[in-house]
Amino acid sequence: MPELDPSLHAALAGFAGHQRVLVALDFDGTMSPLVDRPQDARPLPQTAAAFEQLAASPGVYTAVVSGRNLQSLREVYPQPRPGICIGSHGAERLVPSWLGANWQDEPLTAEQTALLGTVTQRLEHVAAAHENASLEYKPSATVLHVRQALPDAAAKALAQARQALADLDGVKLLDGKAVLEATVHHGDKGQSLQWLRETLDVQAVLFAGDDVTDENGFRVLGAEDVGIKVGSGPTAAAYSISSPADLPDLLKSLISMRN
Ligand SMILES: O=P(O)(O)OC[C@H]1O[C@H](O[C@H]2O[C@H](CO)[C@@H](O)[C@H](O)[C@H]2O)[C@H](O)[C@@H](O)[C@@H]1O
Repeated sequence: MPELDPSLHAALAGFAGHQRVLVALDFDGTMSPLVDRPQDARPLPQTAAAFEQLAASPGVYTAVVSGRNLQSLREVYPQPRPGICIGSHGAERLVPSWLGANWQDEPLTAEQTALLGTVTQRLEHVAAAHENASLEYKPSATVLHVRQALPDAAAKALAQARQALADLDGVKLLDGKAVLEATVHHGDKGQSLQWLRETLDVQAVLFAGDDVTDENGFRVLGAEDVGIKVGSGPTAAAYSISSPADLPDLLKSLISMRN
């Protein structure tokens, strides 16, 4: 197993020493390498296997905390998956029944549903005007994808989408990797992690993610927690790894530290 960065290794050892912990992973760009088409993403087999093994350690809870909607997450992350899956950046939560009593997804109000309809209509115009731009539909958001467009067209499509939605109150725009997501839901990954921390009553949280929206997760972490940015770029996470390919060894180190 390759050596982990010494400071990350020390942080993991401290984390592993707690009785009850939560290990939460983002999906795209973290468990799965980024790919052109969202439907083609899959978790790296070694990551999925180590995550499953970790879930069997006494006192360890595991969760996927994803920007994807839950239906799409189920399609790209075959079983076995963690029992706790947070989708749509926190708008949807799939949790075991013993935890479910503490949470119910809030249905959209009639106003939010109408607003999402307007957002989608406007983004459909933008996507239709740019070659290789496409849309992804979520229960509370619509996402413009430009990964397959040429750089110039991608930049134009994103700018046009921002402009098209600028006058809509109640719509939050989320930047991501070659995407712009317009959501009418106002939760985020940080709120979801805090909810899990309290509900599971864990003493420490490890969260790994690669994208802009994962920063909300890193920002709620404290001294006992471990935040790991996957890839380069500015981040509130204290630690980083280079790519999703580094995650299996990190999880395996944690497994051996817990045993
Ligand atoms: O929070 P995550 O689980 O990382 O989800 C964030 C977004 O991931 C997906 O888009 C990203 O991955 C795609 C597949 O690799 C890639 O084609 C796209 O360019 C990336 O932005 C997903 O489609 C979005 O809905 C998620 O919000």
